[in-house]
Amino acid sequence: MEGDDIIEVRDLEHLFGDFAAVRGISFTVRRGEIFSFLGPNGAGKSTTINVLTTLLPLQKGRVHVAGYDVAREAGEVRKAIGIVFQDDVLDRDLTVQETMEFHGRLYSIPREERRAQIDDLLRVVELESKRDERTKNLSGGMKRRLQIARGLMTRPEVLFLDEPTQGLDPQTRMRIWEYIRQVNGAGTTIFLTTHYMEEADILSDRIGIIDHGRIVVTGTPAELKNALGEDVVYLETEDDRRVRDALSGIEEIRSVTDSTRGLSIAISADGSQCIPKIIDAVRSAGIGISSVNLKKPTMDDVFVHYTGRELRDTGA
Ligand SMILES: Nc1ncnc2c1ncn2[C@@H]1O[C@H](COP(=O)(O)OP(=O)(O)OP(=O)(O)O)[C@@H](O)[C@H]1O
Repeated sequence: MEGDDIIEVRDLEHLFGDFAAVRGISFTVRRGEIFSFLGPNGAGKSTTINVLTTLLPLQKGRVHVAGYDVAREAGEVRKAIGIVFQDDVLDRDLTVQETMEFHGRLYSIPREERRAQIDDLLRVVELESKRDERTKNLSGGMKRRLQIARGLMTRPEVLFLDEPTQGLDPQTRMRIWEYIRQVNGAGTTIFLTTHYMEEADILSDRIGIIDHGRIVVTGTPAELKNALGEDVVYLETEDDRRVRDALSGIEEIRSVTDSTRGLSIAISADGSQCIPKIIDAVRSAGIGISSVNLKKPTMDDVFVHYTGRELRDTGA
């Protein structure tokens, strides 16, 4: 493993019959970061995550998680990771406390440590008052919080979260984001998949996008958005016609078109750095400005750019 990469994937391929679900992907996740794995339905996310968590056997390529080889040291990998998957089920008839106890015993965590861990984690996910509630009586958001707490029982080095906020209301999603940040702040690396672009943008240190079994791009949210080079400045003035002439000397301007929000000026560089030039040019021509707005590309724009498709938001 190079440097401080906690996950290292090299030339990973995975076939189902003669169908290649994953076609030779390579990427790394650094220790301590939140990494989001995005892709349209059927892109190969689950297949990849299943190989990384040893739920599927490694067919071809090299995968290290927490310093262990998933093919030769699957047991060690399992001890180093926590998993919160979509189709995880909670035993409906167990209470919150019992759910945690059971999981702790499954992993042979000594009694004292188990108790302390449970107290600690239920505090983090704010489920202390629900300790004796049966899980069937919890709301969707509480169930998800309990699953996250359970996934953390073993103090994993890496926590895999598959669609952690799928189907939850906006407030609950934001709460879950806070827990994820808290857990990450305490030193756990997070590998997550999501269908919510805003979630990936807000939470991630880095993002990888997979499509048709291939990684199409990786980078920080800011890098990915800036690389599109599609900043747009909206400008409202007292004389839009004359503005076009006034702007003709600014190199970074790719096009000027009319829009409902005034002139729409497409910028080939960082729009925020171009705004002062635009304002200077328009003012020098003696034209009054009534408003200036900058629109940066969003993660949605990035996703559509690289996959040619809009991610189906199946959350509701
Ligand atoms: N057990 C299997 N047998 C045959 N084909 C499979 C199997 N599992 C997955 N596939 C196929 O492999 C491809 C990748 O599937 P995968 O579940 O990894 O995608 P995904 O990116 O997780 O999609 P989603 O967002 O819908 O969960 C799909 O075309 C899928 O139909």
